[in-house]
Amino acid sequence: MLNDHHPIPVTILTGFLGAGKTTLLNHLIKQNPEVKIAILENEFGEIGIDSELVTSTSDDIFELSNGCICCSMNGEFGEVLQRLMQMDKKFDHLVIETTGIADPAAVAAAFIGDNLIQSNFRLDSVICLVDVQNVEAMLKDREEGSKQIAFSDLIVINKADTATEDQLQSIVATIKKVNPFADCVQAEFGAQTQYDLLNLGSYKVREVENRMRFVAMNHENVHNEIVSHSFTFEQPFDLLKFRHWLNVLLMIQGESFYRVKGVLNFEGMDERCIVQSVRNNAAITLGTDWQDGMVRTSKIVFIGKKLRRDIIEKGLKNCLSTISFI
Ligand SMILES: Nc1nc2c(ncn2[C@@H]2O[C@H](COP(=O)(O)OP(=O)(O)OP(=O)(O)O)[C@@H](O)[C@H]2O)c(=O)[nH]1
Repeated sequence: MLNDHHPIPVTILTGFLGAGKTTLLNHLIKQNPEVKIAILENEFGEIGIDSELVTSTSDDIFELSNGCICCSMNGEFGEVLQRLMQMDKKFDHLVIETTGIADPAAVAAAFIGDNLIQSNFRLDSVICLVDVQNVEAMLKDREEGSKQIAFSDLIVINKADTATEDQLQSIVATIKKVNPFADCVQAEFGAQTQYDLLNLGSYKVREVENRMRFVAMNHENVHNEIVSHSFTFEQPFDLLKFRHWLNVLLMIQGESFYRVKGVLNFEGMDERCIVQSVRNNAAITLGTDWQDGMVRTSKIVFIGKKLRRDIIEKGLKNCLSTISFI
């Protein structure tokens, strides 16, 4: 077995064709010689070549050659993870490089929804690389590319050497419209010094709580068809009503909701509750305690395609607690 006690952290590396994913991966390997990294490469097409481009001294590279990871979620991908779990060889981190046209949410969903996988692996973050030269055009024309940005936790703006400072700033502003949660960092050939890419902890409760502090609230951002809506409420929510509403919403319209994140105050609970969704799955986990005397403001953000603010707002209001104390 892999590791008896601690689930192996997983980083999903996504980004459109040619953005520099393999280049960044090579940089990561060089930068972290002490970390034994297993790499799952996904090739679109019959002949895998990316694994030959990754300069690793070990043979910890596994390749999925049968099309796109997100199209084979229940097949080959699950089997490869099973094989990894059963291997004697120990490794410290799993990096999954998806094809340029994969939907990272589908890959992430395997780590959120499957109990067996969760006992062996912990999703650390989804990192998206963009190429400064074509990110704006890609956001206009390519839904897959827009989805990758909308879903990711960190956007690495690669090939910064080929852009001016003004161009870089305008790209950051555009990306923030598509995904207000994500941090952005500039990189050259995958190199940057601001973040420890293997330890972003983006799915940890504390990290979500922290990030929500910096997201502009009660806002609507629109970029082409991708919309993000954020809301705050002072009145507590009813846990049962909210869970039911969100589950039904995601079941019916999960394809349009790329990501939901929130820190909510539920009636009768001392802790903040962290809400995260990946595709049709929504998870509600306990966060830190609300401090005595502080205003318990709930914050929640929805990112997706053509999402209607009025409908979401109405749904949320219906989930507010009706208990009132005299
Ligand atoms: N100028 C410049 N070129 C870069 C940079 N990063 C990567 N490249 C080049 O961009 C090309 C594509 O890089 P890859 O790392 O293969 O990109 P990828 O995302 O893995 O590509 P696919 O596997 O086709 O999706 C290569 O020729 C790299 O040398 C950079 O920061 N600046």
